[in-house]
Amino acid sequence: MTSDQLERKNGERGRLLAARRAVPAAERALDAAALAAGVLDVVAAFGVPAGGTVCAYLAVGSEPGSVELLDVLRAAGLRVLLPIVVGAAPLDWAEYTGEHALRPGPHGLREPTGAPLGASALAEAALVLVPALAVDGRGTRLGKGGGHYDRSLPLANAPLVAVVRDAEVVDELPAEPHDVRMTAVLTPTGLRLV
Ligand SMILES: Nc1nc2c(c(=O)[nH]1)N(C=O)[C@@H](CNc1ccc(C(=O)N[C@@H](CCC(=O)O)C(=O)O)cc1)CN2
Ligand SMILES: Nc1ncnc2c1ncn2[C@@H]1O[C@H](COP(=O)(O)OP(=O)(O)OP(=O)(O)O)[C@@H](O)[C@H]1O
Repeated sequence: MTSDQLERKNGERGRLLAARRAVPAAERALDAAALAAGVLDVVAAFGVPAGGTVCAYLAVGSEPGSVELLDVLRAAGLRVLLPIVVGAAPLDWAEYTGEHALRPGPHGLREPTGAPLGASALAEAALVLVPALAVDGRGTRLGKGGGHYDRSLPLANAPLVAVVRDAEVVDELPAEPHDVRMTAVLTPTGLRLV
């Protein structure tokens, strides 16, 4: 990618992060509740089987999402896996068994304390919920810039659903050859295919 494109991507990231940080706490809480309420629609829409595996993420900082969303999935009998950062290698995964079984990870993240299952555990998922700063109408995703999901998602065999605020579904994002396209987007107002 040219330095112009990189500058554009980083500019977009900065704007999106600043907008997220400006969202008042009350609105953030409403968004989190709406996402937790909507996540089982996503499970149903993509036919995740009973007891199936969902790879999800634990929201950090101003990200949309919550522990409650993970607990809704678990209460529905699904197996929930969370990512573990392993440097520049594809993400590792471990089961989420409740908020009590989390420990601090890099970047302010909390990671599951259970046994690491290996990067290939992503291939067992019937649904993947992907953190993003924004998604465009073609399914191009803009992440935090570590390339963690771009390196990991080629191992998945499931619908990839980015979770963002409504204002973060945008017209067009810069796309690169390594970018893996999303199947759909979950926002506080519901699920849409892209
Ligand atoms: N929830 C979540 N988990 C994820 C990702 C993500 O984007 N979101 N990642 C996607 O690839 C990987 C980790 N990458 C990350 C990169 C940067 C930051 C980050 O900017 N953290 C803030 C602290 C947030 C806070 O405490 O307010 C920071 O370091 O300033 C987080 C995760 C794997 N797990
Ligand atoms: N499949 C890959 N293999 C090796 N390097 C990669 C791969 N995908 C992305 N990268 C590298 O990772 C860096 C960040 O990529 P990108 O800007 O697409 O991250 P992102 O999708 O925003 O981040 P994340 O996935 O962590 O949320 C880039 O330097 C890119 O070259």
